[in-house]
Amino acid sequence: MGTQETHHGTHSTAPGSPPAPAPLPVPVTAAGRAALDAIVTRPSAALVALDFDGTLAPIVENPEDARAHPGAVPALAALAPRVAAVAVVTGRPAEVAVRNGGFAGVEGLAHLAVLGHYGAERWDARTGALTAPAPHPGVAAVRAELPAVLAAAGDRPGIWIEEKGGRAVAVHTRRADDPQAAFDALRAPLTDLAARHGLIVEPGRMVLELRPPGMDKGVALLEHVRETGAGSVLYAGDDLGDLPAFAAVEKLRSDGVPGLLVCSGSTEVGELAARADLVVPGPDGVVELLASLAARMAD
Ligand SMILES: O=P(O)(O)OC[C@H]1O[C@H](O[C@H]2O[C@H](CO)[C@@H](O)[C@H](O)[C@H]2O)[C@H](O)[C@@H](O)[C@@H]1O
Repeated sequence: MGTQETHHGTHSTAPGSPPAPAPLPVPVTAAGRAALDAIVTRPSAALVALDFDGTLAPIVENPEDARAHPGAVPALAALAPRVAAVAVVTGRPAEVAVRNGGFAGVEGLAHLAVLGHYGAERWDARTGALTAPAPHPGVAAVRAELPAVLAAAGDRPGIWIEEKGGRAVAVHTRRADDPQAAFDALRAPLTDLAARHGLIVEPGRMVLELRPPGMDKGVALLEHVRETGAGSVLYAGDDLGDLPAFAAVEKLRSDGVPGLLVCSGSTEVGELAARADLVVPGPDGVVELLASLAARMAD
């Protein structure tokens, strides 16, 4: 295949000209190398699907401050017209990802789909329409009981509750004195609270989200592959919530559909890196990969 090993970073050209895109990296697995080859040789069949936080947007202390990497939208807009479909698959409400990502009204992204709340919601760039299920009644019940449960668990300073449009609620520990200890202490009581109201706990990077069952990023990705008729897939993620999407790509591969698993490298989620074909250095590396793909497809 025509890919080249690369060291991520600046790629010099003649003085005054824009930096050349980095050469494509080489996946560490044979399945990954075959998938990358399929994607670059037949881009019109490829679905490129990416997680938002930690993949397209750098991790920050306050989730409300998370924004797409400055190179993410330009790279996606360069890539999208060359492939079958581009999707953002996120635990965020779709409209939050669209706003914080700056995905609306972008030339080149007319066919972007944002699959929010782990695929329960969907926003289409072409129409601007948002589809969402009715809120699960357990979310309001959990929200009402949450202060008492947090108090019983010790009310640690720095714990922050993210309201997710009435469709889920997330308890963040990143700003606690000891984020991992706070996460560990809250996991059992929040799992119990969720279960009493028909919800599940979705653990993530210093966050425990209480949300309705029945949907995950793997189900969402497989539905999108079916809908778009994609013949190859690239999926990039950084967190535990991306594991079902990784499993979906592995399933597609066993059915003969080439799939490339990309981990937006983090020290917090080693399991994802261990299962990936390619680990890139966070959103910087994801953006570099997207830009390199777009450049290669333009050749
Ligand atoms: O599926 P994703 O797009 O990756 O969303 C997963 C969760 O991401 C957000 O939390 C994470 O990012 C925050 C901002 O960088 C960070 O402060 C937090 O520690 C991370 O867990 C978001 O706040 C959650 O609602 C998403 O479910």
